[in-house]
Formats: sequence, structure tokens, C-alpha cells
Amino acid sequence: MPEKKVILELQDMCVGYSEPIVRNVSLKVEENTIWSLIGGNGAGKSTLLKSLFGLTRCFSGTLLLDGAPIQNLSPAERVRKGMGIVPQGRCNFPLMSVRENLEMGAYTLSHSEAKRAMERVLQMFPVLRQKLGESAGNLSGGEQQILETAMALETGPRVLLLDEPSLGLSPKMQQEVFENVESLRGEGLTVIMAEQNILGSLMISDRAFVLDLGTKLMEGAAREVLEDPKIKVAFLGADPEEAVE
Ligand SMILES: Nc1ncnc2c1ncn2[C@@H]1O[C@H](COP(=O)(O)OP(=O)(O)OP(=O)(O)O)[C@@H](O)[C@H]1O
Repeated sequence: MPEKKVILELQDMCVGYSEPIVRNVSLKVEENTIWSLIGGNGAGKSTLLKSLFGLTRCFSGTLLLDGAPIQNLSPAERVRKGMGIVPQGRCNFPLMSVRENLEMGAYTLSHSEAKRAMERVLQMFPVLRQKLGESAGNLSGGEQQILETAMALETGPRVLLLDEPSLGLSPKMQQEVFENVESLRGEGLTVIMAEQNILGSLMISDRAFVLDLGTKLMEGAAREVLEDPKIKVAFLGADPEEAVE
């Protein structure tokens, strides 16, 4: 099998707010893969994800997109270079209709590009077409997550960052959200997803990166991370005696 191209590379990155929260993270993300970013509460998953989009302070290190440094670019410049993000929690405009939300997602595009982008995402997520006139806030949690993903996809990102896409959803809706993430890989996207639903996200991921108190605990193939005794005990409720071989 030919080797995949590295689309995003983190080199010894230290990121945070008034002080570093995530330290010395290096990572090579190959294109058209799904990555799970996992770790306990406060481990720094959101901080690391936001830093890839330029929403936190980068203290040191380099972030390369297609081999070119982007760590000093603004979020808007990163969007133009092919990155998109769906932040944690509901982030649509709840009093506006689904159509208006999709128009907002495409506001940086020309009129004709916006029309094409909206049609493209409606084809990917037909459930939204049936609800174009409804207020976004009246959609179910899962539908709102789909809408927010569709909005982020309108600018045509190649790398999509998802912060806890399954948060607050029923098990069935979580499954649907993960199936949608899988379909994005089928569309050629690279997805990095911070998740608390470790089992659900690892099941659809190619690779996983585990953070503990802001530093790398583990990195590997998702299936291997899922089978790791330390991960089973720390995150999947396994009995320590039974998990260790
Ligand atoms: N805007 C902020 N300013 C200062 N510190 C912050 C800010 N946001 C988060 N932190 C701190 O950074 C640390 C990591 O938080 P972060 O939200 O990245 O963790 P997380 O792994 O995503 O956790 P969770 O799964 O609970 O959302 C925490 O100690 C948190 O208090």
C-alpha cells in the first residue's frame, strides 16, 4: 500500500492560555484518516484541538499544514488553507432557520459558491433538507450536531476538527454522529475528534492520541489503544486485576 501523505504535523507544540496547558506534543496526521483525541476531564483535549485552529496561545513549537508552518496564522487564514472546526457544545444560531444557519456557514463564499456549498452539504445530510425552514434550536441534539458539521463543511475543509461531537446525545444519536464522521473519511477528509465516548470514537478511528495532564500518554492505531490494559482501566471501567495480562 502506498504511504499516505502527512497533511498536518505538530512539532513539539506547547499551547495554552496565560500559561501552557498542553506540552511538547508531536504528531503526524496522515490525510484521509480519523484521529481520536482522548483523555480524562481537563487533560487538555479541547485546548489542543483549539490550538490547531489558532484559538489558543502557541508558546512554542511548529504546526505544519501541507508542510508549511501555520502556527502564527489567524483562524480565518486557517479556514482559507483548508481547516474547519466544530467547537464543543451547541454552536448554531438557534433562533435562525436551518437555511439561514447554512447561509451563515457559507458567508465567506461568493453567492454562487455558497449555493453550491449548501447543495453539497444538503446532499451529504438529507435530514437537513427536510428541515430547512425550521428554527435550528428546535432540531434534536443530533440534528443540531449534523447542522453544525454541515456549516463547517461548507468552506470545503480538508482537515475537520470536532470537539466532542457526541456530547449530550442519546446512545442511538451518538452512533449516528459517529457514522457521519466515518462518511466524512469516505469523502476524503481528515478528521481529528476530541471525545469522551472513547469506545464509540475509537471504533471508527484509524489512530488515537491519548493525553494525560497535558502531555502525551500514548499514541497508536485506534484498535491497539482500545485493547491497551491501561486504557481499559482508566477509561473503559475495566477491573485492574483482569485488564493486565
Ligand atoms: N479559556 C481558558 N483559560 C484558562 N484556562 C483554561 C481555559 N479553558 C480551559 N482551561 C484549562 O485548561 C485545562 C484543560 O482544559 P480542556 O478544556 O482543554 O480539557 P479537556 O481535556 O477538553 O476536558 P473536558 O473533557 O472536561 O472538556 C483545564 O485545567 C482548564 O481549566
